[in-house]
Order: sequence, then structure tokens, then C-alpha cells
Amino acid sequence: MPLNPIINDTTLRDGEQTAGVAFTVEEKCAIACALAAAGVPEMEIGIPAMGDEEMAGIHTLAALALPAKLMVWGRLTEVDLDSALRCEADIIHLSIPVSDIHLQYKLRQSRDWVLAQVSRVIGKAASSGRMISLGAEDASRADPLFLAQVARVAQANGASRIRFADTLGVLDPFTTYDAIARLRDAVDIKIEIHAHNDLGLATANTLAALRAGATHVNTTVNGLGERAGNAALEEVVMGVRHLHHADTGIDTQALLPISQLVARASGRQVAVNKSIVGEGVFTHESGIHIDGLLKNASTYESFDPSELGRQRRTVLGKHSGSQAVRQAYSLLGVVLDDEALTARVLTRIRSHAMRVKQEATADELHGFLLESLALPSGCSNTPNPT
Ligand SMILES: CC(=O)SCCNC(=O)CCNC(=O)[C@H](O)C(C)(C)COP(=O)(O)OP(=O)(O)OC[C@H]1O[C@@H](n2cnc3c(N)ncnc32)[C@H](O)[C@@H]1OP(=O)(O)O
Ligand SMILES: O=C(O)CCC(=O)C(=O)O
Repeated sequence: MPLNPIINDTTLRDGEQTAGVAFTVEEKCAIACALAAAGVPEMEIGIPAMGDEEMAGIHTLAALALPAKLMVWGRLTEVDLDSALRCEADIIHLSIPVSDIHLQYKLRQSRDWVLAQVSRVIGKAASSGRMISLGAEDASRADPLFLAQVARVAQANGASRIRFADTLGVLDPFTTYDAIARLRDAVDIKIEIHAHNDLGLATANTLAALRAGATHVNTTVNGLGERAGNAALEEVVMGVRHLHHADTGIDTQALLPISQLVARASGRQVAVNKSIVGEGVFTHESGIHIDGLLKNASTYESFDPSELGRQRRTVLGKHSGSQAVRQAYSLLGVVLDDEALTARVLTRIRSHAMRVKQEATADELHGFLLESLALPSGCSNTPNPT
């Protein structure tokens, strides 16, 4: 079983790389404070090489003296290292592509050049006394033997961690497991998984990497990030807790408020059905489900919404059954103990749902009852139709 993983949240770096998203310094501070208060132990907060404004933001964040390690991102070059060293960051993360595709077309450099660059720049970075992490960009499309060689050279020159980036989100949980296990066997260095969600597998791949021996995980709130985004903080925290029975140390009650904060700051709404934090993920309509939930919540909830400070909701609609109808009317103070009457009310509720495509209000439910009572009665406690 995986050990407790260390979350390194990159909402303020990769999250902000979501096309069109830009946080103000105030928003960055608010997000960083909320993450630290929730117990996030590490966060990647920016890219010093972007220039003075980004550096000033990083400086402001560092001045908050949050109880979290701060990481800055740079390319594996002397210029980016110099910018990073001017920041009060605990961890300097320097990145280099390791796939032949990136080397050939983007950097137009050889594998030997990469190894020389890793040796020289990581060595110089480590001599600063800071904690150094090497980013292996596009690691998922790299030759695993070359990746292991890069990791070994990085470690020999003072890096304490390598980030395995599935930059394009091309892995599945099985290939992720194999790739991380192979790297784990080849080099005794801390491994951080950085998973993208292009095929909707970022969280699954992150959990697979942990099973294979990754020690650190990158997340972003609401899964923000390049293209389809990164592994979502809220999903990884809950997945680690419920599937790995391990602990990230993060307060699950804080996940929804942080999600809402980041949704506002990023201008990216959270889908109603977004796992963990979506508005509708604890709302039930189907008759069989509500019948089961009324008997025992574990029939249709894999965990209690109160873990997140949330509550179950039930609504009446096209898929309701009679138990749900009785339950909803009992909350209005009406006891429906006649099957025929309940069936007529249900018919009314279904036709309303199909016509209006939203749940009925309390007034409308009273109206349906009165209409149904106009036919033979069976209701022991008629409501006051106000
Ligand atoms: C997968 C990821 O998320 S990587 C992080 C991506 N994030 C960002 O790009 C956001 C911040 N980026 C920026 O502000 C700018 O791109 C900067 C400041 C980093 C660089 O700006 P510029 O100097 O104008 O270069 P530009 O962005 O046009 O091109 C990138 C350059 O970096 C080079 N490069 C890219 N990655 C690396 C690397 N890891 N190591 C060395 N060089 C690299 C490219 O080859 C290119 O160099 P070239 O122009 O000599 O071919
Ligand atoms: O730090 C790295 O090397 C990874 C950067 C990244 O965001 C990615 O590859 O998707």
C-alpha cells in the first residue's frame, strides 16, 4: 500500500497556465493561504524567469511565511536558475524535456546535451544549498533507459527529486504504474508525478503512480492547468483517502471553499457534475437510489458528504419513485399513505419534470397534491395550500 504522499499543489503555476487565466497577486495570496491552512505541504507558486512582476508576486507570497514549502519553476538553464535563486523559494525546480520528440523538434539538442546540462546546471543549483528538483518534461514519451540515466545524473549532482511529467496526458493507470515502478527500481530518488488530463485519466494515473512508488504528487484545484488540466487536488485527496487508505494531511472540509475560491479567481466555473466539488454530486433523483438511501446511505454513497462539509439532497423528477414522493411530501408535513394517490402525484411530478426540466417547488408540490386529490382521496393529512 502507498505511503502517505506529499501533495505539491501547482494551481499557482500550471493551474495559472490554463489558457486565459491570470491571477492577481491578491488572488494568489488568498489561494496560497487557503491551501496552506488546509494543510497542503508544498506549492509551486510561479516562474521567476517570466520577469519582475512575477518575481514580485513570488516575493509577496514568500513574505506570508506560510506553513508550506514554496517551489518555483524554471527551465534547466543558468539564466532561469539565476532568476530562481533571487526568490525566497524553498525548492528550486528546473525542467528539461527528455523525450526525443521534444529534443529533436523543440530544443534541437541531443541526449548527450541533456545529460551535460543536467550535470552542470543541477550541480550549480545544488551548490546554492537549496532543495533541488529536476523536471523531466514529456517523461511519458521518453526512452525509460534514458530517463533513468537523467535521474541518476541529477541525483549524483545534488537533486533530491525528479518530477515525472505526463506532459500530454498519454498514459493510462497501467502504463503509469509500469513507468514509475521502472524508474523507482532504477534510481533511489524521490519521484513526483505530474499528470495531465487530456484523456480524463490524470487522477487515476496519479493514484497509479503512488502505488508504484511515487512520493510526491502535483495537483491543481478544480483540475485547472494546460489544456484539459492536471490531476485535481480534491480528487487526489479523496482518492488517496478512500482507495489507498492513506492520508495526505489535507483537511477535506476545506476542499469545497478552496474550489469556490479558485473558481472565482480563475473565472472557470466548476461543472455541476465535477467529482467531489460539483454542485450536483450529492443530489439524487432516481427512485431506486432514493429508496436505497432512505434505508441505508451506503447503498448509493461511497462516502459521506459530511466528510466534505456537504449534505445529501434529493429531488423529485422524471425518475422518481413512490418512496421518494412520500419522503418529499413528509418533509412538507403531508403523510401520503394511499398508494393510488401517491401514484397520481408521481405522474404529475413526472410530467412537470419533462415539461419544465427542473425540480418542482414546494408550492408546485402542494398544487400537484390538490389536483390529485380532486380525484378519489387517500391523503391522511391535507396540506394548507398557501
Ligand atoms: C510543460 C510546461 O508546462 S513547461 C512550462 C511552460 N510555461 C510557460 O511557458 C509559461 C511562462 N513562459 C514564459 O513566460 C516564457 O515562455 C519564458 C519567459 C519562459 C521564455 O520566453 P522567451 O525567451 O520569449 O521564449 P519563448 O517562450 O518564445 O520560447 C521558449 C524558449 O525556451 C526554450 N526552452 C523550452 N523549454 C526549455 C527547457 N526546459 N530548457 C531550455 N530551454 C527551453 C525553447 O526552445 C525556446 O528557445 P528558442 O527560442 O531558443 O528556441
Ligand atoms: O516541471 C516539469 O518538468 C513539468 C512541466 C509541466 O507542467 C508538464 O510537463 O506538463
